[in-house]
Amino acid sequence: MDDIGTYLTKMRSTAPLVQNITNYVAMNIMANVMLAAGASPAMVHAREEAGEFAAIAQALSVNIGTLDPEWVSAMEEAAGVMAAAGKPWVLDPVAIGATTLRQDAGARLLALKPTVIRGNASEIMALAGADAAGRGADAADAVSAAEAAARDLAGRTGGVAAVTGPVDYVTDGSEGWRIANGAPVMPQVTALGCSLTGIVAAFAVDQPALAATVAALAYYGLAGEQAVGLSTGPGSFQPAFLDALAAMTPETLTAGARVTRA
Ligand SMILES: Nc1ncnc2c1ncn2[C@@H]1O[C@H](COP(=O)(O)OP(=O)(O)O)[C@@H](O)[C@H]1O
Ligand SMILES: Cc1ncsc1CCOP(=O)(O)O
Ligand SMILES: [Mg+2]
Repeated sequence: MDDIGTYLTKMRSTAPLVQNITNYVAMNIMANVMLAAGASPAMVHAREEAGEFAAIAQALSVNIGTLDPEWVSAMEEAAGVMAAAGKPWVLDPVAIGATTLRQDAGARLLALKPTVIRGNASEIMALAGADAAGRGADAADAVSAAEAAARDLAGRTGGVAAVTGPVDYVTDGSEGWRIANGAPVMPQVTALGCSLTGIVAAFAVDQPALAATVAALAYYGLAGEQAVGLSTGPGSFQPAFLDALAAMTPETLTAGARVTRA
């Protein structure tokens, strides 16, 4: 992977307008994370306007965390607009193994071929149709157990699949990368995975999806590591993490990224 910091520079110089059809839990922290990073988030999910907004957005994230059948139509319409315009969109299959509504929505969205799919190990396995231990929003499977599912999903969509956890795994179906940045406290703060999905969407604007995803994950994980040193637990971690995302320089990211070929 070439100079990781350049992907952060490019994202900030673009300050991309990213539409997020996300869950109620994530909306506030996700917008703050994206603003701290240098992107321009907008949470727009009504069926009457989701497609219209997608026409002006530079990227889209779709998250099934607090799903409603009306929202699924909005998601499909917005994703269709992005795909037709050649703009990136990222799917976050929150708790997809839990219910039929989520599984059906996931299958419909998968058919629209997301540019990137980002989920934890249990979610990536369930979306691919593999038997996952975890059914809620938290992972109960190891990243290594989800690598084959990630390659399968990337192969089916022609896009990128990212499995996050202690060491993240990113693949386009043939090439694979591991990102060892991150902090164990991160899954103890709700919606940090959802927020990361928005960051991936922002990085994917005008940048190759595989490298942009790897860079976004390294950036996020490294900011998490830095925030640990400035906090004493999940509560104080959250504001320290926003500060670290904003303060990160491309040079620090390049030096601190722990990215290896899988
Ligand atoms: N045990 C861990 N150690 C270090 N980083 C982690 C750990 N678990 C998750 N992360 C990081 O937390 C972020 C959110 O990922 P994750 O918790 O897998 O998503 P989700 O919240 O969707 O389950 C990612 O940057 C990931 O690398
Ligand atoms: C707890 C919860 N319930 C429905 S959506 C959601 C947030 C999940 O966020 P993340 O996957 O980023 O931990
Ligand atoms: Mg999640």
